[in-house]
Amino acid sequence: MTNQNPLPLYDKILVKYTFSRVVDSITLLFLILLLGYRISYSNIYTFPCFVALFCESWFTFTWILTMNLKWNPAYTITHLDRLLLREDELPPLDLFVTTADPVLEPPIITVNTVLSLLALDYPVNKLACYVSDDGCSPLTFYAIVEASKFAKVWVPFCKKYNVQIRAPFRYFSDENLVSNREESPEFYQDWLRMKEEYGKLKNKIENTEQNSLPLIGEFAIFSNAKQRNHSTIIKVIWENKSKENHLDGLPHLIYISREKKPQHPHHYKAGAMNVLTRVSGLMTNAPFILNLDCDMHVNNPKIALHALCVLLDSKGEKEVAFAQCPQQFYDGLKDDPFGNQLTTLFLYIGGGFGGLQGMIYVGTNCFHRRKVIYGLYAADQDIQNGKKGWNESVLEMEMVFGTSKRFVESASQALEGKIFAPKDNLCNYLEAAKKVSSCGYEDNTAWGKKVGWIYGSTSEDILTGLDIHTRGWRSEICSPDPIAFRGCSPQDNIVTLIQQKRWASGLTDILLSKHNPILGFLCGKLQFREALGYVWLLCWGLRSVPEICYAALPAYCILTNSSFLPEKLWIHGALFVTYNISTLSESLRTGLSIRTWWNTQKMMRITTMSGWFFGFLAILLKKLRISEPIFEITKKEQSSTSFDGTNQNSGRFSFNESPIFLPSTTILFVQLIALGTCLFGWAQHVRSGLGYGLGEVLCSAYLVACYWPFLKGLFGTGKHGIPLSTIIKSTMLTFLFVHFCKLTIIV
Ligand SMILES: O=c1ccn([C@@H]2O[C@H](COP(=O)(O)OP(=O)(O)O[C@H]3O[C@H](CO)[C@@H](O)[C@H](O)[C@H]3O)[C@@H](O)[C@H]2O)c(=O)[nH]1
Ligand SMILES: [Mn+2]
Repeated sequence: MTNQNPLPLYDKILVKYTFSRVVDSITLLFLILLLGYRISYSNIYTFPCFVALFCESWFTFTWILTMNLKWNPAYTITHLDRLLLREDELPPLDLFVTTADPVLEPPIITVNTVLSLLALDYPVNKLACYVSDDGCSPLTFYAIVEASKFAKVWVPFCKKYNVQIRAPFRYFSDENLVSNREESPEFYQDWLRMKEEYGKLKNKIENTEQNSLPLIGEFAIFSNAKQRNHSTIIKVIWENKSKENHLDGLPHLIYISREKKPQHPHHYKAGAMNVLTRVSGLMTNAPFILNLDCDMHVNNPKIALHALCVLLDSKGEKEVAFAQCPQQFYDGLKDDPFGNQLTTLFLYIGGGFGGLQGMIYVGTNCFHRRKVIYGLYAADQDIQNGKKGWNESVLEMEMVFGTSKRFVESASQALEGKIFAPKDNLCNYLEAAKKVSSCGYEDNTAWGKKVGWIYGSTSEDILTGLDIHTRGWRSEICSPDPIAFRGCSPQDNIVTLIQQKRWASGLTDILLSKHNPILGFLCGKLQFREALGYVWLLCWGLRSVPEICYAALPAYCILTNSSFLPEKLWIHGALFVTYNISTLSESLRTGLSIRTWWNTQKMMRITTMSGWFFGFLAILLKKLRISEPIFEITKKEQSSTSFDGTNQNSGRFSFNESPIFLPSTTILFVQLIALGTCLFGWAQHVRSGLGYGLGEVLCSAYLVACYWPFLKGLFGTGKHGIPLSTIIKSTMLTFLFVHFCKLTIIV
C-alpha cells in the first residue's frame, strides 16, 4: 500500500525522567565507590569480602545495563483520523489465537478471546481468525463452533452500541457498564437478550465439560485423536463469502490442530505459530498478523487501527517490523501481592526499549508484518518496492519454505508485498493446509531457524523478536487508551514462580546460544544499546547466583563472626536508600501504592532466588544433556474472586512439595539461625579479623522481611502451610550450611 498522505500516522514521544536519571546516576556512583573501596582498602582476601566483591561487581554491571535501558524512554501516539482517510485501503489482517490444554486453559476463556477478536472495529471482510489447538480437544472445537453461532448476534450488538469490552464475560461482569438502561429501553432489551444468550453459551460449554461430548458427525475425527498423537484437523467453522464489509458480517473462523507424533519434537508455541503462519498463508495471506494467547481479549476494539497507524506509516512501513501492545491483566489482586502484574516493568523497561531500536516481542498482543516473519532483512526492502525482482528460484524457495507449491507461491507474493485476494473458497485449500501442518513438513527447511518463530528456547517470543531486530528491523510499542488487551495473570504464587522459571530458563538459553545479542551486534544489525538491553533481559536466570551468594553472606558472617561490610556503613546505606528511592518513585509515578512497591521488591527477591534460579539450573541440565526444559503452561482462570471462594485469602502464599520452595525456605532458616545466634550471643570467638557488626544483622533482618510470606507459611495450614517434607529438606540444607560455616573458621 503506497502512502500518499504526507502527514505521519504516528508520532514518537520522547520522555525524560530527570529525577530518575539523577537518582540512578548517584546509585551508580556509589556502586563504583564501593568497588573502589573494596579493591583498595578492604581485605578482599578474606572469603566473605571476596564473595562480596564478586557480587557487587555483578550488581554494578546489572545496574549499568538497567540504566542504559531506562535512560531515554519513548512512546508512540497514533493518529487514527489520518488513517481513516484511507479506510478503503486498509489491508487484510490475520488473527492468531493459541490454546494448548482444555483443562489449564478452559475453552470458555478462549471463546471470549475469539469473540472479542471477531468483533474488532475493522472491515469484517478483511479479517480471518485462526485458532490453534495444541490440546486437540473436541471440547475446544465445540466451544468455538458454538461461539461462532453466538457471534452472529454478539458482533452486531457490539457494533451497534459501540460496546468497548467485547469479551462477554468481562462485559457482563460489571453491571455498571450498562449506564443508559433508562435512557434507552431498546438497548436495555438487547442487553438483556445478549446476557441471556451468553449465559446459554456458557452453560453449554461448561456442562459439556462434565458430560463429555459424543464423538459423532463433525466430531468423529476426534475419536481416535490423542493429545500427543493425532493427524492434522482443520475445520473452516465460518467463511465470510461476501466481498463487502457488512456490519453484521463475521470474519472467517478456522480451527487448526496440527499433526503430532510422539517422537517428533513439536516446539510448543513456536511450532504452533509456524503452522498458523503457513495455513493462513495459504488461505488468506494477509500482510499483517495479530497474535494473541488464548486468555488475552481485546479491550480496545480499535486496536488494529492503532497498530496499523504504526505499521502503515510511510517511515514505519520501511523500518518497523512489529507493533507490540503492553501485556496487562484483569482482576489483579489489591497491592499485587505476587508481584505479577508487571505494570512498572512494562512501563519503564518497555518504554526504555521503545527509545532504542524497539520494544521486545513478548509473545502476545503483537501485530507482525508477515514478510518479516518470512525472514526478510530490513535492508532487502527494495524487493518489495519492485525495484529488484524476487530472484530466488522456486527450488531455493522450497529449501526455505518447504515443498508446498501453493505455499511457496503465497510466500513470494507476501515477500513482494502484493496483497493477495483468494480466488477459491477456503475449503479448497484444506488439502494443502493439511500438508503444511504435518510434523515432517519443516524437516530440512528454514522454519524455526531463519523463518517464522525461532525454535530452541521456551521464551520463543524474545528469541523471535531478537532475531528480527538482528535483521535490522525496528519495532514500536503501541499503547493507546483504553488499554489494548487484557489477560489473565497467574492466580497464585506457585503459578507465578513456575512462569518465571520458564521465562528465566528460556532467556538463559538464548544468552548461551548463537543468538546471543553481543554476537548480534558484532555480526548482525542489532544496535549496541539495544543489544545491551537484551543482555539485561537474558541475564535474569544468571542473576540468581550472585543474589543467593549475597543473601548467604550476612548469615555466614554472623555464624563465623566475620564481616563482609566495612565498619562504616555509609556507602552501603546510601546505596540502599538511593536504590529504594529510585524504585519507589517509579511505582508512585505509575500511580501504584507503597504497598504494591514493597510487594514487588519482596517478590523480586523471592523470584530471583527461586524461580529464576531453577530456570538457570534447567539450562545447566540442558547443557549437560541431562534433561530438556519443557514449556509448562500457565493455568488460567476467569476471575480471581472465584478462586478460594472469597477474596480474603487470595493474597496469601500457597505452597506445595515442589522443590522450587526449597531455596527460599532454606534462606529464611539460615537468616533465622543467624539472627538467633546474635541475639543469644552464640557467635564464635575468633582470633583474627573483625567480627560481624550491625550491618550484617540489618541485612539478615531485611531478608527475613522479604521472606515474611515463608515465615507465615511455617505456621500456616493446608495449602497455606509449607509442607513438612520441604521443611525437613530445608532444615537439612541449613545444617549443611552451618556446618560449612564452621569448617571455614580459622581459629
Ligand atoms: O505447546 C504449547 C504451549 C503453549 N501454547 C500457547 O502459548 C501461549 C502462552 O502460554 P502461557 O502458558 O499462557 O504462558 P505465559 O507465561 O502466560 O506466556 C508468556 O510467555 C510465553 C513465553 O514463555 C509467551 O509465549 C507468551 O506469549 C507470553 O504471554 C498460550 O496461549 C498457550 O496456549 C501452545 O500453543 N502450545
Ligand atoms: Mn499467559
